Amino acid sequence: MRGPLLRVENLTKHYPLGAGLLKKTIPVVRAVEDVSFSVEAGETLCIVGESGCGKSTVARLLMRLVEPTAGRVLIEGTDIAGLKKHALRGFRRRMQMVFQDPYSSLNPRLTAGQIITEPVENFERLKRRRRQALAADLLRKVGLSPEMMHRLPSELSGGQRQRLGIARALALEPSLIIADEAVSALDVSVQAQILNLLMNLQEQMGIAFIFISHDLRVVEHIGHRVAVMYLGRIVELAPCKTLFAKPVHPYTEALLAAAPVPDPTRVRLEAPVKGEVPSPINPPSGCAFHPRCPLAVERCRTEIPPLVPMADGRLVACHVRAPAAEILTEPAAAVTSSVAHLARLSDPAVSHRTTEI
Ligand SMILES: Nc1ncnc2c1ncn2[C@@H]1O[C@H](COP(=O)(O)OP(=O)(O)OP(=O)(O)O)[C@@H](O)[C@H]1O
Repeated sequence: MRGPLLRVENLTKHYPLGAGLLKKTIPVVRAVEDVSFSVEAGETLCIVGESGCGKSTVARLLMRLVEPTAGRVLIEGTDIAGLKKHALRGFRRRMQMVFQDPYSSLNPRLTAGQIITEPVENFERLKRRRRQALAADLLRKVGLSPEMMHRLPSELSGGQRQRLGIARALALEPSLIIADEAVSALDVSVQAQILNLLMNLQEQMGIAFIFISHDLRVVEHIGHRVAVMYLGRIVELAPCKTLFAKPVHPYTEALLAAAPVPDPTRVRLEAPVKGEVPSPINPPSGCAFHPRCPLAVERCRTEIPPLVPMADGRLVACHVRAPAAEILTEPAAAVTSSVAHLARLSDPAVSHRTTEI
């Protein structure tokens, strides 16, 4: 049997921060640390976490826009690091990317038709008639009129530009699309249209998505599974339904508690995890979340918790919660205490640290 479409093993990226001549050790930004996951054909894996937790770096590593410090990326079992230029091009066309800002990621001097057929023309020269037929077909697929092929990006709305970005990503018939904050810049109603478009395309074409977002409402709507990142590491990875029904990692709890919800009666925190993330240049020892975690025990300060499977199939990296299956059945007290603790941290009167690079 064939393995997963994509397998990521122990992926790590440290960005060196330059070096003075006399310095022996170069400080590094630990953007991504020991990240492993897989994506099956036709599924949507969402990656969530606060700004700076390493989501986009994971995307860039998958696309080989940056080289990993360590770890492997395997597509259908083949390690892309070992591929020569020609073979790599072939594998690359199977993974395409849709970016957050559809304006700056589209060449403003090219027409919509040229923009979406360009990826194919990087591989083969198209005759005019074929190019136009391809452009018309791709525009229809994303719900735009074929007449739009003659327009410039500046003549399109934000939502239309994002559809164009998706059409461009579809041109090479990829098996996987990485969407990095692909709807964040759009109005809520347009967001819903684009999300529905992606889900329809997935159903029709069997495309897998890695959907990167900080917006949990969007993730709940579109995802099959979700990986929660904190300071470069995955702290919880679970089917969406399981995670949203009952988060296990204290950080996931805090994220969910902070997310805006349509139900005004649900108690929620203002922004319990905002502005508090430690620096990835000098992250805390042990579990990086321990300085903010109400459940932290001595072991959390010294030992990095591995991602371990729980009884319900999710993976959690937490010394306190992950090994103790029985806690899963009675989480209420711990949930309340961690939420209350994070609420205190988010109070500006209490909060005393905002670390940025
Ligand atoms: N080229 C670079 N050189 C040095 N540090 C970098 C570089 N690119 C990213 N970083 C740092 O790596 C960490 C992870 O950044 P990344 O962009 O992957 O996070 P993110 O979760 O996608 O954030 P956002 O949601 O704001 O895009 C951050 O601390 C960031 O400042």
